[in-house]
Amino acid sequence: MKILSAEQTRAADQATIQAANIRSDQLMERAATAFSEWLINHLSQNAASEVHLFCGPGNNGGDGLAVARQLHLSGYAVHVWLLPAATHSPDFIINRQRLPTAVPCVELVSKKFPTLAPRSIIVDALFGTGLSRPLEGLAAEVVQHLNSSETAVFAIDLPSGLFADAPQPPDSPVVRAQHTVGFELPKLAYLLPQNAQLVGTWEVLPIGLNKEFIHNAPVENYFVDTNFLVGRLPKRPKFAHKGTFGHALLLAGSFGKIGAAVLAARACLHGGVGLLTVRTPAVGYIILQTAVPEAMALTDPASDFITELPDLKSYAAVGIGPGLGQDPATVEVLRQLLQQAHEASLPLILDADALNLLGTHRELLDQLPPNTLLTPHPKEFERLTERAHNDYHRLELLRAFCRRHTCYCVLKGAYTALGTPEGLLYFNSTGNPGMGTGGSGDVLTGLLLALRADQRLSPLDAALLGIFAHGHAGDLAAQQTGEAGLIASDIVRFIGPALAGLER
Ligand SMILES: NC(=O)C1=CN([C@@H]2O[C@H](COP(=O)(O)OP(=O)(O)OC[C@H]3O[C@@H](n4cnc5c(N)ncnc54)[C@H](O)[C@@H]3O)[C@@H](O)[C@H]2O)[C@@H](O)CC1
Ligand SMILES: Nc1ncnc2c1ncn2[C@@H]1O[C@H](COP(=O)(O)OP(=O)(O)O)[C@@H](O)[C@H]1O
Ligand SMILES: [K+]
Repeated sequence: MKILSAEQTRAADQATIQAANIRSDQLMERAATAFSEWLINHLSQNAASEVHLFCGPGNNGGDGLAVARQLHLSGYAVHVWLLPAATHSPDFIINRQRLPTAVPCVELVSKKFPTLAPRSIIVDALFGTGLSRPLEGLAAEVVQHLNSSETAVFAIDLPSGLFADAPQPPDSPVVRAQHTVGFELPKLAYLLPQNAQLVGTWEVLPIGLNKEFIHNAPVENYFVDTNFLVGRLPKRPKFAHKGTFGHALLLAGSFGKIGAAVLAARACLHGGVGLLTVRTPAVGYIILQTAVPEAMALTDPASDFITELPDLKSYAAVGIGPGLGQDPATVEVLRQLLQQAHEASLPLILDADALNLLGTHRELLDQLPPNTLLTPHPKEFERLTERAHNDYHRLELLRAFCRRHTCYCVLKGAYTALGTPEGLLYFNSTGNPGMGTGGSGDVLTGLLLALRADQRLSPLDAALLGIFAHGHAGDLAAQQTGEAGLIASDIVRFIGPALAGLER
């Protein structure tokens, strides 16, 4: 799915009104109906005594008024509270007139805000994508009042006060919603950790926005769900053999961290690689051969760290980093790897300590072969770039980093963001907090290595499929183990089922 800017969202509404030959209040009715049905469905599990709708002067408030009417007609006890304003949008006015007189509708007055009965709920329809500046005055007071009440808040489109795609000045008033329900496409604001307490859980409901407009809209950000990826993973041909899927080389592990190599190796095998060779220090030999008999061991002469780069000529892709350590000899291995991979156009994946080494030897960043895939978590990314002021700034650093180094970079987190050499960002939709456990990242590296070794996939598709399948495998695992009980090996067990769901 594309992620539109606030401006593009307005244009999409206009394009829909024209193409479908409907009035704007009819589109608003669709949005309100979608929201009301969602809310009624949600409330049937948690009975509410009263629904209080707080409506602003624009179309977000218009949505709120239409929802108030629909809920009233469905038998709910509804109260409407209006934010006073000099002017109102035309569709607000239409829906104000359509509100049945039986629905109490009162203008908010400073310091005389309603106290809400227990078990009532709030619908926040003060402001949506039309917010032009941080809230102040009465609107800010109302937001503070809503946030200080114990009542659950359901936001229409956006928690009021939050911009759709830009950061707030620190401490500006924003509604803290338990749930945010948007229309058609997700907003960038939904995806950032700094907004998690404001947006709550979120979902988007289809309202039939014009497909052609969305298809043609130039965007920098995408949200990757199953539909986005289905068909991108080719099935294994009948007469395929292990050579068809590539021979991968993994350089991983150091004394005390051979487990990282084991996890990445297992993930690579479950990811469908044809052949896997693993370079560990000598201390890893027995461990690896015992734990992962499917992989070939090519041990380093040194006991505790990798000190020599093996001959690269038989490999389709190379991954380096999990549990690698940062021995000075390993830096030289990384330096040679970058150089030789560049000359041979060999796909590379860099993770963990390989990234930390890049951070301490920044000159190596300019040696990255084009299309190299890096997989930092935010701390590792900071070591490669600079400290970000906020989550939006971090995304801009990610875009700039990928452009500058012509690389793909996976910024890991709840909505992992993949940056591309063109400066596009793809946000992943799968995964769960159970995956915040040691070794999850090693599993991702192994899986990505398998997909990069498969010559049938583009670098972009390999990365998108790997990130998505990794999160999906974590979700499938969590269904069995629960989130707290999930360990990295559980993710590995479900890589197969996760990939099978994506096959063409
Ligand atoms: N036909 C459409 O355009 C549709 C719009 N939809 C709804 O419309 C919303 C967008 O509506 P609008 O563009 O009218 O915008 P909003 O309703 O979000 O807000 C715009 C109004 O708020 C005022 N305003 C903006 N920032 C302010 C601030 N800081 N303090 C005080 N007043 C401020 C503006 O002057 C304007 O009156 C969406 O979020 C969505 O809820 C949906 O109904 C779908 C269809
Ligand atoms: N809350 C979460 N929701 C979804 N995925 C998560 C969450 N927390 C962690 N993950 C995923 O787990 C992996 C953790 O990687 P990383 O931090 O490198 O762990 P490690 O270094 O222990 O292997 C990443 O792919 C990340 O996206
Ligand atoms: K809102």
